Amino acid sequence: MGSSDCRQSNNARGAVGDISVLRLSKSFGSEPGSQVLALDDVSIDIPTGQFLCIIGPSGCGKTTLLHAIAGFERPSKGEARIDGRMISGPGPDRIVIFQEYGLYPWLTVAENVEFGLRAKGLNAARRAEIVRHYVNLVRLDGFEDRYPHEISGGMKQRVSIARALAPEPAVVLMDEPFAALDSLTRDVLQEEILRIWSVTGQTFVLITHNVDEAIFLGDRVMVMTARPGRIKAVIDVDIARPRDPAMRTHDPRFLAIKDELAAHLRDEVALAAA
Ligand SMILES: Nc1ncnc2c1ncn2[C@@H]1O[C@H](COP(=O)(O)OP(=O)(O)OP(=O)(O)O)[C@@H](O)[C@H]1O
Repeated sequence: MGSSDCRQSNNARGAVGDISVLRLSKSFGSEPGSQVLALDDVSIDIPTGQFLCIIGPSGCGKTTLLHAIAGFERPSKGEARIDGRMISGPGPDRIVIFQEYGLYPWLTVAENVEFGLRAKGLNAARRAEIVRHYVNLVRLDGFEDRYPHEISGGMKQRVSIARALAPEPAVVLMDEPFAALDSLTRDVLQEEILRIWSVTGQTFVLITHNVDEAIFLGDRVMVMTARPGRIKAVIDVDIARPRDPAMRTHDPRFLAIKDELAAHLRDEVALAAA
C-alpha cells in the first residue's frame, strides 16, 4: 500500500476530519466553591487536513481542549463537532498520541502497530500489509520483532505514531508527543511527522510548550491565555512547505512569528505565575 493509496483509503471511508469547536467551556468539580474553570468560551474551526498547534502556559486547558475533541471530556457548555456530528465520546475517526508512548511491553513493534487493527475485522494478510506500510512510514523496518524495552525512546514514539495511524483515523491529536525526547531526536521526529502528515492528508492537532516546534509544524498556532483558557491569538504560519529545519535560525518570517508568539506567551506565563 503506497502513500497515495493511504490517502485514497482515508477518503474512501468518507472520514474527512473537519473539526469545529463552538463556545466550549469546561469546569471541573461539582462543589460551587471548589469548581475550576479550565476552558472558557473557546471557538475554533480546524478544516480537514490542517495542522494546528496549540501553545499556552501550564494549566491553561490545552489538554482539556484536546480531550474534548477526543471525546474523553464532555463540555460544560458549548460543543465540539467532527464532520458536522456532535462529539459525545471517543470514536474511530480520532486518535490521541500521548507523551508517554503507551506501548504494550509484552507485544513486539509489529504487534503493537497491529493492535488497533484487530477491531476492524480485517483478515491477517491485510493486517500484515497495513503494519508493513506503517512500520515503513515511521522508518522502523528491521525492528518489527523487537520489544519496547529493546528500542530507544525515539523509536518507541515512532511505534506509537505508527500504531495510532494504522487504523487511519481522520484526526490525529497529539499531546506534547516529543516532550520526553532529547532535542536531536525531537528534531528528527518533527520532520518525520511533517512528512507523514503531508502524505496522509489527516487533520493534526498538536499541543506543545515549544515555540519553534509550533511554528515549524503548524499551519496555524493557537495561543491560549492563562487559566481559564481562552483563545488569545491564532497566528497563520504563512511559510511555504516543505519547510527546511534551518529556517528555525535563518528565516526572517519564522523569527518574526517567533517574536510575536513569545510576546503573547510572556504576558500569559506572567499571569499564570501571579
Ligand atoms: N479531571 C480534572 N479534575 C479537576 N481539575 C482538572 C481536571 N483536569 C484538568 N483539571 C484542571 O484544569 C486546568 C487545565 O488543565 P489542563 O491539563 O487542560 O491544562 P494544560 O494546559 O494541558 O496544562 P499543562 O501544560 O501543564 O499540561 C488545570 O487547572 C487542571 O488542574
